[in-house]
Amino acid sequence: GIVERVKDLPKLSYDFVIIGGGTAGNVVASRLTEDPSVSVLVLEAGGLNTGIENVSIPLQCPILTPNTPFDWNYTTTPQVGFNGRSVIYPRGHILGGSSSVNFMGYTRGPSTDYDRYAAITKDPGWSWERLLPYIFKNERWVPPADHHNTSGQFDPSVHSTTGVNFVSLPGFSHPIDQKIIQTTKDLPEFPHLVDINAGSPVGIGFTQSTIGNGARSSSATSYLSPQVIKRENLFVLLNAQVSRVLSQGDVSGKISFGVVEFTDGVGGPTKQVSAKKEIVLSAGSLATPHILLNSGIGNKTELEEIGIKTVVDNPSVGKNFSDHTATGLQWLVNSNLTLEHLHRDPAFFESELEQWEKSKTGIFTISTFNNIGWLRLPANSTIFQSSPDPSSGLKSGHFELLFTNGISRPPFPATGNFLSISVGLVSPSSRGSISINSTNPFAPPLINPQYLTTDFDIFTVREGIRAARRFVAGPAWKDYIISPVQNGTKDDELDVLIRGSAGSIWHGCGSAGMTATDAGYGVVDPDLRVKGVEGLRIVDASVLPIVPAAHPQAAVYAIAERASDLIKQAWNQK
Ligand SMILES: Cc1cc2nc3c(=O)[nH]c(=O)nc-3n(C[C@H](O)[C@H](O)[C@H](O)COP(=O)(O)OP(=O)(O)OC[C@H]3O[C@@H](n4cnc5c(N)ncnc54)[C@H](O)[C@@H]3O)c2cc1C
Repeated sequence: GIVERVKDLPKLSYDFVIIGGGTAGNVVASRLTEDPSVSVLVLEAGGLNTGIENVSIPLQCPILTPNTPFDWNYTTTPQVGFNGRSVIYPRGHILGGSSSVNFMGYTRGPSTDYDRYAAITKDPGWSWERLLPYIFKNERWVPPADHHNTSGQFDPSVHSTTGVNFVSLPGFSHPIDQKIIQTTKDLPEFPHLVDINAGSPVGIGFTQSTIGNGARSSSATSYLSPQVIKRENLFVLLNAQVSRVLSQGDVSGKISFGVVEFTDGVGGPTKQVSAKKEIVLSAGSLATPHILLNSGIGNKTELEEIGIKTVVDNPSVGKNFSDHTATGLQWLVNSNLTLEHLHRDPAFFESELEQWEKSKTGIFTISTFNNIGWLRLPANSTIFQSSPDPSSGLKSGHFELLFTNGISRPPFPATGNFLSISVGLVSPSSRGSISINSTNPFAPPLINPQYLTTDFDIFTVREGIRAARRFVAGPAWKDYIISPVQNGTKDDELDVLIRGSAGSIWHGCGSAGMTATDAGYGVVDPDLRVKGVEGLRIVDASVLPIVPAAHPQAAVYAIAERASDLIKQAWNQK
């Protein structure tokens, strides 16, 4: 069951205590409680995901964050690569975590990204081939909301119809969709991808999203379905913000963790629960290292400077954070059928909303991008004379183009209709960190992704912008594009645009990275156990040692499925 106060819990000791009812945490909670003899408590800082219509309506995703109760409302530290600007860093503060507020793109990324995880951990279990069964355990492929003929828009052989999270093609088409696909036929530089999730995503194709029956499918709607949540061995405590994990001394020479400290209600007094078997940290790539540092697990010198007693000296905690930036480009277009229309005409908005409420069809059933693609820099690019290629190989993009039929996030301009292409940097070489500067565990962490601090990263964004401009110069856009909003073509002009306007797309990973058992760095071993301690495992985006060259929720779901099996095996459970 789901409860809001500690007094409503039946007990204060469980086999497993999961910190964070987010994307990964709910997978683990659902899988572990398949065995009725195992008890699980999930501690989630946010509130319920149900009863909030905009959480369910796909096209309303841009207004769920920032500055809402469903968001942790973080900002980064001033970013040198962004001319000293701090930028917003949304994270879901709600059951389902970021899967309840994200933009629902379902992109597995290149197979070679997973093969690289297998190499880093020396565990073939993390390879693409060995993870595919877990990807399939997660995915439930369903028809799009409009039930259009989808043949040629995906490859059924790489999908599963028996998993848990709905995945579908866009259930409403925009006039630009056909222009985009036509351009992949007209311009050989931009190959057509029949299926973006076949493991080799270089090219442009139709977006696949965690949407089913016209509504958002999150880890809360899927893995915590009413059938799961009524299990007598599963409890979810909402409004419970974890401050620290506490050790109870040594077990066979290792420090053992089995107690979790958290608030009883928002801002309430701290209480403790214990885990008889394991604590599973699934608080995400910002909060997981934050909780570890608060608990004295981190770089000894840095913890001492703040005045936190070191329990475990692990200098890798919070380091190695890798993330994606995006630079938005717009063009003024010769059309009324863009998203601007929806935001300027309240009657149209209301009638579409009513249609969604009645039949779960229409424009509200889709996210903000029906087409997406990844591209590589040419192999003879000058940057490779001085910088190694940070991507996992020829199947991986260096940058992403994400197409929106208008402007999707407020503020909306008063006049004009637009085409937007967001240029994402998906194989960055910059690395940043998550750290703390306070002994108050409820103070926010310092988020310093160090965006665009390498020559490779700024070079690649410039080339991504040039590629986007070549794309809309294709014949399909003649008579459609009126003029670009951003001008400037020289490197220094593009740098002013990029450093002055780029933001994050909030895909951060690696802040508690997995490495080989004998690696000498890294936070968790290949079974996701925190190195050098007993009783503590991490299952969330923070263990992915390098951000995938794709939007990461598909990878997070897959690793959480495998992690659940690793935990079951470790404890001989069904
Ligand atoms: C606005 C936005 C749009 C995005 N769009 C996409 C997209 O289209 N496609 C895609 O693939 N990815 C997208 N992402 C990224 C993706 O959603 C995340 O990478 C992924 O969901 C992370 O999963 P996680 O389990 O690591 O963390 P989360 O899902 O964030 O879960 C962490 C959970 O822990 C809880 N928590 C944190 N701290 C504490 C604490 N101290 N005590 C108790 N509970 C705590 C949080 O409230 C949350 O519920 C987006 C992210 C955002 C924010």
